[in-house]
Amino acid sequence: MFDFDSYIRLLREDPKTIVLPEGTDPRVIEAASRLLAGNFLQPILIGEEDAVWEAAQEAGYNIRGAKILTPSTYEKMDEMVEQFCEIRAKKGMTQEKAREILKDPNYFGTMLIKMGEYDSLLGGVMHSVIDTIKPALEIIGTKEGNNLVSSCIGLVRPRATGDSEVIVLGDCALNIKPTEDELVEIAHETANCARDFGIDPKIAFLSYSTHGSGKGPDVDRMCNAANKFAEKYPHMESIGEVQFDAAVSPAVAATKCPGSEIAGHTNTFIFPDLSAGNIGYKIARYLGNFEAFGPILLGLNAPINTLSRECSASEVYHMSILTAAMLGHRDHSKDS
Ligand SMILES: CC(C)(COP(=O)(O)OP(=O)(O)OC[C@H]1O[C@@H](n2cnc3c(N)ncnc32)[C@H](O)[C@@H]1OP(=O)(O)O)[C@@H](O)C(=O)NCCC(=O)NCCS
Ligand SMILES: CC(=O)OP(=O)(O)O
Repeated sequence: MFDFDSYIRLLREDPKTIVLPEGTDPRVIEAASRLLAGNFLQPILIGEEDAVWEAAQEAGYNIRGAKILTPSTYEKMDEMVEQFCEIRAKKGMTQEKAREILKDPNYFGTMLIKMGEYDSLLGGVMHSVIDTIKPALEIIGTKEGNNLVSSCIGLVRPRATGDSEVIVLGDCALNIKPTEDELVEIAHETANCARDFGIDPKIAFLSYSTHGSGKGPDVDRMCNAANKFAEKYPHMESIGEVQFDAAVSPAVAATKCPGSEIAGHTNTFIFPDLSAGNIGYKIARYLGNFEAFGPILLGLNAPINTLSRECSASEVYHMSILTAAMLGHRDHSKDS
């Protein structure tokens, strides 16, 4: 089950750094203050130095010990501009344009990761997901063996028994209408992330149809994706296309897909498109009393994540740790 303390233990054994590009946001400051007090993950705050200290004072949090970086005074800016121009040469990047773009804390922060100055990055607190994701796509790109970057959300809530209920949902933030093959990749990556959350993934390819009960191109797309996935990963437990009720309720599953061992018991949900995924996770978060971790970027070649602008300081704190520990220390040999 989801064991947050294990991530903190990992970071104590092998300390990491995390870049927080929105250094003046009070939630980022609160999270940074907690990280500094814990002494296991060094936050790097981006912003004008005076503005960050002022924001910390206003928010009432002690961030002594935090490193603050400002694009306009960064000592390695010439080197950064050079590297950024090389990376974006195919798009005709000039030094002048690069200097302008790198004033943006998300581009600046992402380049710090690319240059190997720091280990991980978490954004999306003040900026939209697109603002955080675009620099990552343009500068970092897809990791070897993957065809696309996608995302998932981990949702966690306490159970009466004292442990946590964990479900993982993909893609809720990035790919607007994934193809069948993209859905297969999203499901595979989301399932690997579910393992990182400590659950044994049981994957449902969601639809408004269960095994042909409904018709339409979106039903066909989910059905074909589910079949392709099952063929490619026969050792992984999956079902689809399936409606959400049959995916999570054993009683409904008994009627809608009798004979399936995992229907009614799935915990890793693959949505047909971004509208469904984004709306779905927010319904769970706001009406289902879940804490949200993510969007966690999947298939990206560096530990960079984003949040929703309505995240809490606690989510910034927890996601900082997850980003640095879970992705930064991930044992990819467990991926299957
Ligand atoms: C993410 C998103 C902005 C990318 O849009 P896009 O129009 O493809 O962007 P661009 O064409 O400018 O692509 C930028 C780069 O990212 C790459 N890219 C885009 N999507 C990618 C993906 N899913 N995986 C890997 N690379 C991707 C492109 O190939 C391009 O690379 P290049 O510039 O080196 O050639 C777009 O998919 C989007 O708007 N998604 C919805 C995000 C959203 O609104 N979320 C809701 C709230 S969470
Ligand atoms: C993930 C997401 O929906 O982000 P935001 O709420 O910032 O749009």
